[in-house]
Amino acid sequence: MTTIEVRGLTKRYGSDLVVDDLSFSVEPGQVTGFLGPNGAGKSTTMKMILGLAKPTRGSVSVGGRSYRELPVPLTEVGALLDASAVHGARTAYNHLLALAVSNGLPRRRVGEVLGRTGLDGVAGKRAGGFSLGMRQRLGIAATLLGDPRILIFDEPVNGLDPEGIRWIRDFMRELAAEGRAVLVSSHLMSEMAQTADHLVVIGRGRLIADTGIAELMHATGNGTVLVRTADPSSFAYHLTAAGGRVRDGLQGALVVSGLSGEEIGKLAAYHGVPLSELTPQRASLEDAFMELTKDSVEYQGVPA
Ligand SMILES: Nc1ncnc2c1ncn2[C@@H]1O[C@H](COP(=O)(O)OP(=O)(O)OP(=O)(O)O)[C@@H](O)[C@H]1O
Repeated sequence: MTTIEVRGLTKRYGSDLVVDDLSFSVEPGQVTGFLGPNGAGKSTTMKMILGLAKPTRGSVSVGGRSYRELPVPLTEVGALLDASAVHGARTAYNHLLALAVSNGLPRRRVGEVLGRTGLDGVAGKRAGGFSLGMRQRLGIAATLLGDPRILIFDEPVNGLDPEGIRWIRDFMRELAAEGRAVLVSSHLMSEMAQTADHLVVIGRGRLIADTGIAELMHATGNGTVLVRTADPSSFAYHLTAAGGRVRDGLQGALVVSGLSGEEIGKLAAYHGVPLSELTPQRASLEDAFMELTKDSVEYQGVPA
């Protein structure tokens, strides 16, 4: 099934190249995390997918066509870019009803999406008085009005409390489990690690990685081994002689790369060195993300 196809997408604002020859696809039945540091070009890419910004070059198709060619876009793709964009004076019900009617969608969908997002109890309340979490739910309810196969959310958990974050995370997973394609942006790898199946990582408008979460862990996770012993400096000598690279860790630990835990254990036994700890480290996804994007963050801290 065709979902979102981004091909050679490029956007310039004046002399700024904001999106640079970006290509990726979003598959059905999974959550695709669209990840990059602030200013990487995520929102601009999403706007181009939705026909809200014109590409300088390249193309995007949604459900096999460009967004502007979709007869009833809301039935193909639902998008939440900015949850504050609700008419505060309207009730939640009337906000959704206005959207449904203006898009030619049946009125019954309003009750259905209110139920789905747990807003039935506040349907008659003015959206202006809603908390951020409820506004997000209302925004998500609106994306579901046309029962679309494709959903796009721009930083949906920004500013939410842990319960709100949890609800959105579970909801995205549910939508994907129903076979929908879910594209969700974030600048937080830790968030994506718990939500996404697949990651598209960009930095300075360019594609840095297009990978499954599991593959990314595998590619970047098997790095170092943490070793503790009573006499670290002499064991460091043996480790280096055996081809390992050693750096000092916290509290006298050695951080070893280039040798497996098993090799280090054998080396310790051979030299009669008692070890109090031997722990293979898995780099966290956050580390992997920092590593991937370190050349592309806009403002880097300068070491003192
Ligand atoms: N309409 C515009 N005119 C000029 N520059 C723009 C415009 N929209 C975005 N930009 C610039 O494009 C770059 C990418 O912005 P964009 O909002 O797409 O990034 P982002 O990855 O979504 O970041 P954030 O997480 O901070 O929203 C930024 O440097 C931004 O200032």
